[in-house]
Amino acid sequence: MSMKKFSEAASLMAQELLSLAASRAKGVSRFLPRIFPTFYKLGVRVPFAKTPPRIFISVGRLVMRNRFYRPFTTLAMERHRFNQYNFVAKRFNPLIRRRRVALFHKDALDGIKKVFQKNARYNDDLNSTDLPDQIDAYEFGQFLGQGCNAAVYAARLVNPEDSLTLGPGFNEVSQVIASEPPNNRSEFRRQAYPYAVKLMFNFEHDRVSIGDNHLWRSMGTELAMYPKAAQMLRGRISDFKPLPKKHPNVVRVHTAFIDSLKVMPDAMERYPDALHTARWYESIASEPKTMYIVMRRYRQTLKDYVWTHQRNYWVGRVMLAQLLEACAFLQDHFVAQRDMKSDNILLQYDDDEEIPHLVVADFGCALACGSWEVKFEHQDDNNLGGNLKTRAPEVATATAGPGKTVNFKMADTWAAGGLAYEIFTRVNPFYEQISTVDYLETELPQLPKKLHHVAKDVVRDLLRRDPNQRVTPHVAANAINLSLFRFGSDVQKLLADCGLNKLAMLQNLAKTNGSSVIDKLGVTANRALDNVMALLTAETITATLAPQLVSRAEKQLRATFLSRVTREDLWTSLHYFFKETALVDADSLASLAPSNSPFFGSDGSSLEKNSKPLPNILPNNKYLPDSNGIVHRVRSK
Ligand SMILES: Nc1ncnc2c1ncn2[C@@H]1O[C@H](COP(=O)(O)OP(=O)(O)OP(=O)(O)O)[C@@H](O)[C@H]1O
Repeated sequence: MSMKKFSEAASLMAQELLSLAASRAKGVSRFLPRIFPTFYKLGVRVPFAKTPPRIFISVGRLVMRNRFYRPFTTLAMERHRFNQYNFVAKRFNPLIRRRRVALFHKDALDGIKKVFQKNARYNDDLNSTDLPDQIDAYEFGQFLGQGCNAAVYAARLVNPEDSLTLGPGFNEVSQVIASEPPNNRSEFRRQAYPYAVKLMFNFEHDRVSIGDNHLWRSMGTELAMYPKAAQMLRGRISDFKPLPKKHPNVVRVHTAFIDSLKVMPDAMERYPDALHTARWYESIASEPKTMYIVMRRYRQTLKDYVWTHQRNYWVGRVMLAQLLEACAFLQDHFVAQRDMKSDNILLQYDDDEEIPHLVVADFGCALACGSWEVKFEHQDDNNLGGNLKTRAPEVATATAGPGKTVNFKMADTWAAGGLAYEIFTRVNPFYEQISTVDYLETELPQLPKKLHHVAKDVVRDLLRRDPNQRVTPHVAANAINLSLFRFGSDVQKLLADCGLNKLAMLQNLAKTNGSSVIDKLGVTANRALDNVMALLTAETITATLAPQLVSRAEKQLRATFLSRVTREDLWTSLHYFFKETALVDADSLASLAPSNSPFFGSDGSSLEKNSKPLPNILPNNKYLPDSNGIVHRVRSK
């Protein structure tokens, strides 16, 4: 059966799965027998225990009468059948014929987006927790970190019943998904203090008369990532437009409030000037106050992680894609974080081998006023955001003058390029080696040879000096997400087999002439794209059945990507796979097979010898180049 037919069959099956997921029915196992043939023909073995089929069948017969177990029985028997017999292509034809009309009359991509936007199984963002707004309701644990504006402490509720969880909370979802209980002591400590409270430094304890309003005004912009801040700060800060909703890759804020200053035992030692006891005050408010932000607690910063953890290129790409998803979301809502450094990227993971869930944090320098333009009339204006070394070239080289403005639309996207270097090589070249003010694109250091070619090209395009030539975070995130597709052995070949290579190249050529081939080819072209997206969806949905193979972070990433993606951006991102010159080389394919990838240090060499490789969803496949340099999958015996 041709690849086209397979992808059509997979589309149909994905549709079945989608409608099932949408109706929140229990489990997808009933549909697995129908999706198996497609997986089988594409060479994907569903990873179940290597129990002899006869046992499966006897157990199957035994429990067949019990309706509760019926789906699992069918699953086991179907697995056996499809591994034993050769199926004829015709078997799928009636199914394809019957459903083709129905499927393609609907907008398949729209259906996919709806499922991933609305289903709590893939999106724990739909859940929220209401926490109290008084400092006395919290008990504090260890000190987590400190910057110029705040100190952050681990915290828990004095009375856990104060927390009102709406829908299944993060921890409940995590526990269902986690195959093993947390096994290290720090994890137990983290669970004991699940929140992080940011205590903002108030350096104006003598401004008695103005009251809480002054604090909200001077510290409120810290809440640019908190959707409820729009209401809290209405009438207090003009033109303040925080993010309108939560996002999995933006730090999760539970609540924020102003209350009496809590003097922590280590406060005098760590931040004496932020206390009301600082020597320069002649008079102070009778009750010194400050703002508190209660957040979900994360485990580590990206800066610490890259120096303390082994990771392979696959993990690196999943982290970069999450970062780009955050940038795309911020850009969609006119918010620029403006201080994208690795201390401000937080990671959550339960055990050391798990791929971390990544969030962008610290919105203290954020621009959130519904516009990208900032006035820059005097050189000493202090409104261009965070760290000088992580400013995009268009910001770093801006000159002040009457009526002059700086545009921040692509600033975070550029900074993500520098962070990508930190993820893949540990070193951000803009800290030491080159300057954001005058670097040449040709001076950018080489990325590791074994990194997937799409990731290399994306990072190069993120760091374009001209913001108009820079790749948008949406397209960059699409390209990395597509490169993480596990179906088949080689994603580029799969996309080509589905007919996307010629279409993508035609589209790219036509774009330079200002026309769109895709518009002309219309339904045919988009059907090919929908087929690929349906395969990706099917793979994502079935991944729920194998949580040990696809990490929580990766599953969440897929859901974020599938709920955001648009056809136009997808076509543009295919350019990374099908440039006339782009050939798949064995090195870049090596990173598709995590079990073969060495753990790498800054030079791509092995960091730790005893590190356990990531599981591969295609454990029986190897990738070997032929004499033309084209890589084929070879099934090991
Ligand atoms: N939700 C969290 N979970 C765990 N640790 C956190 C959390 N938020 C912040 N931290 C830790 O606290 C440190 C300081 O936090 P943050 O960067 O928000 O402070 P800041 O004063 O605004 O910093 P800056 O000087 O960069 O403006 C972080 O680098 C991180 O180590």
